[in-house]
Amino acid sequence: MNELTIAMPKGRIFEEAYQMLLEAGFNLPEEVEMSRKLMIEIPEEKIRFILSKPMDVPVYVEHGVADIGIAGKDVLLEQQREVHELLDLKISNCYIASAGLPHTEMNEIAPRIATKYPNIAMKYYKGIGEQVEIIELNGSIELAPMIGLADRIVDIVSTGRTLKENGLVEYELISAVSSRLIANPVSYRMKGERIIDLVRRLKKCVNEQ
Ligand SMILES: Nc1ncnc2c1ncn2[C@@H]1O[C@H](COP(=O)(O)OP(=O)(O)OP(=O)(O)O)[C@@H](O)[C@H]1O
Ligand SMILES: O=P(O)(O)OC[C@H]1O[C@H](OP(=O)(O)OP(=O)(O)O)[C@H](O)[C@@H]1O
Repeated sequence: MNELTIAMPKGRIFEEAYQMLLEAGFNLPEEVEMSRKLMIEIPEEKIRFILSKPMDVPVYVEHGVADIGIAGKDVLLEQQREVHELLDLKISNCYIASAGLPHTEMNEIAPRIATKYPNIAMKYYKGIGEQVEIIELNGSIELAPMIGLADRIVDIVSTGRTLKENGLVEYELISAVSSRLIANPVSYRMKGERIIDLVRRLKKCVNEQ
């Protein structure tokens, strides 16, 4: 049996993704003690997990240092990497939307859009014929309209609480987001049997509603 290296995102997605692997019948420890360890070997299953920032999962998979990985659709849309998207796991569901202060028009000349997703935002506004200036931020995006840095933000919405608590309203829905199983194209060919088995087992655990 080939060894499989799986890039797992630390943070929000990890817990749900790991539970899915347990449910799919992989012989893994019931609880992963969250230490500072970034690589976890499971010799019984010939699986090795590498734990990375969510945005870096497709990088490891594209470079082939991980055979497969779990990444949010937001990250995949933003980065457009050479990876195969194998399965929608339908976990960590949320969406990307534009938002801003209520009852405000966008500045007519070069409206400013603050976001962690410059490519998604640029593509969206280009698609609706708006020429915008993108201001790239790494977090606390909702601050931008409040303090006059931007007309709109493009960001993840899950419960809507962050928008509400910062007095912002949603304008346009840009894309639904869930986590996806991705594979390196060469690994997919070389370790096809193992990867297809994993997909088949995970597919049974996807919550369809
Ligand atoms: N409310 C949410 N906010 C952000 N991401 C969410 C949310 N709900 C689900 N997700 C998914 O989780 C992923 C981000 O996970 P997480 O929040 O742990 O990382 P992060 O905070 O963006 O990254 P970093 O650790 O680099 O700051 C996103 O790519 C998205 O697919
Ligand atoms: O709709 P909600 O349930 O409120 O979730 C959405 C918020 O969660 C994320 O932020 P995160 O917690 O990752 O913080 P940061 O991006 O500001 O660092 C996202 O960027 C939104 O701000």
